[in-house]
Amino acid sequence: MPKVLVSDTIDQVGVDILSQVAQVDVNTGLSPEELIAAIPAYDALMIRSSTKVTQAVIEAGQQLKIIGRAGVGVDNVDVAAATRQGIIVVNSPQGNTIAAAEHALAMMLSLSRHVPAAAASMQTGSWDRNKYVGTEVYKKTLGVVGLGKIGSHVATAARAMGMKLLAYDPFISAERAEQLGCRLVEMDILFQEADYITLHIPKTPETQNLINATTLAKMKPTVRIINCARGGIIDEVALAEAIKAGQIGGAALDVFSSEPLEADSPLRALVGKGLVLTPHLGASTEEAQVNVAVDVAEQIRDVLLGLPARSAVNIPGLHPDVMEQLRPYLQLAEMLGNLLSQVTGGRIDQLTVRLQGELATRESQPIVVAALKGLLSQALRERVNYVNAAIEAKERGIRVIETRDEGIQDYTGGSLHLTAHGDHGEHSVVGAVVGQELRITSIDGFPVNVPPTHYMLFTRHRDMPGIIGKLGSQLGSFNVNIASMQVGRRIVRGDAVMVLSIDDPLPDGILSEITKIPGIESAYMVAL
Ligand SMILES: NC(=O)c1ccc[n+]([C@@H]2O[C@H](COP(=O)([O-])OP(=O)(O)OC[C@H]3O[C@@H](n4cnc5c(N)ncnc54)[C@H](O)[C@@H]3O)[C@@H](O)[C@H]2O)c1
Ligand SMILES: O=C(O)[C@H](O)COP(=O)(O)O
Repeated sequence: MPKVLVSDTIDQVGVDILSQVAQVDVNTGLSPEELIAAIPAYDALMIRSSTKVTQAVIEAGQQLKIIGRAGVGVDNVDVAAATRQGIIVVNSPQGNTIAAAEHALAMMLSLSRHVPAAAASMQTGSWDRNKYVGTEVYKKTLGVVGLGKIGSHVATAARAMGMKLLAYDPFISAERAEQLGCRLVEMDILFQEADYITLHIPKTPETQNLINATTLAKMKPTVRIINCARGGIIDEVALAEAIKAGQIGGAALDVFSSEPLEADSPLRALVGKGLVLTPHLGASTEEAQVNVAVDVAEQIRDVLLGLPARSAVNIPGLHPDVMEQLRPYLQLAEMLGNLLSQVTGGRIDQLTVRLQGELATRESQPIVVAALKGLLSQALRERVNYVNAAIEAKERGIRVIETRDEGIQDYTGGSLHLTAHGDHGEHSVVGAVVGQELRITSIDGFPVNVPPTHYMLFTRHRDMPGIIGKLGSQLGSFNVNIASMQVGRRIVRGDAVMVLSIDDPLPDGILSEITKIPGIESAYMVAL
């Protein structure tokens, strides 16, 4: 039974789903060293934002097939290292959208009406109605930085409260912004005109310290900034200075550049003095935690059962129905890639993938990846998979060319033509799916029609009388049993290929004996 480690607190419903197919160990609060020591035993890891899945953790996780992030942000996972190692990383892109958006709105209103400080003052017996006079958000301008899922929901709710909306997001259209009632503007305009600024962007090299001393200086002296996105998007030192100096109206932070926030962080001293802080609670609603736990546990379960994941961040997502239709063609592409690498032999520097007939109308990327997986499987064995095949090919300098030809109508459903160029020249294979069965339909331009089998013997020879008999006797003398045999030729008594399915691997020394048969130029075994 596979084993899953759950190293952050998730809803029990997620554990129950995982338990259908795996042994589940919930072990939260592990130190980095403890995680590295534990991870080799596990096939899957399920986390939230607390566990840091570093390169060292990934390298130690030699059995890992999938890392599931029960939430949105995967910045605590070294996704590049996971991809290199062929580990799928999945998340829950929408499970906590509403929770995070509502938290941002709660933070904005808390800031405006001093709710946290006023509530805390009640605990100390005071009744100070003058100290906590607030401001209304009605008719104020809200600048939304990042108009994705959370930003859009915040914009919709803020509009309903009568706010005017500006948005900055270089990746969305003005039409989409307009639909949400937002005026799409340049970032500097947003900084200059907004009364409230709310951040809903990922942390990337471009967004790191986006709010800093320079950008703070462009803002209104009354501006209030809300960050429920990611720590590190705001330069915390510059923010604290600006609040202390009265340069801005205040800020509300749910996320920090280092989490948990240090007990002696200078930010804590400003709580109640223009700063509202919460301990990364954006996704912490009962509803969101059920959503993300179900979403991610189901994906881990599916991957452990050999099924595709719906929200993988490091492989192209495909709708399950599309995946089901493509499945035989993925198997075909992988088989042909594997066959081609053995037909070609040696180093390959270029693979051309041609989708023919009806196949040319299908989604091509998974087919190309499957062909690469097959092509590299001789060299990398089980180390290559759908996640890392494209990267491994690139790192080996294999150029991939993809072409389509709808005009070739050779098989119902279409056919796949792979050509490799390498140290030993150019070779090609073609295949199709006939009924539900895979067929090899051409080798180096010679037409054949054979189902792939585990062990196959291929020859290049002159088409002439007696050659098949001699080869059969030779194999018989080495006790090799032939299951089927087929000759492919373009012209009578010209060059030809022979394809034999054999029951066992060829014994040592037999290939050199076969090539001594007059008319046989070359012979090689293929294991599929
Ligand atoms: N506090 C929490 O608990 C919590 C909960 C959920 C999500 N989050 C965080 O909220 C953020 C947004 O999540 P989402 O689900 O809305 O993501 P999303 O992908 O739907 O939206 C992000 C938006 O940011 C835009 N963007 C990217 N780079 C940008 C840039 N340099 N400038 C401006 N816009 C840019 C994108 O175009 C996109 O529209 C993420 O960082 C996520 O990790 C935090
Ligand atoms: O990116 C996210 O989904 C949020 O930051 C939530 O993080 P959490 O799962 O640790 O609450």
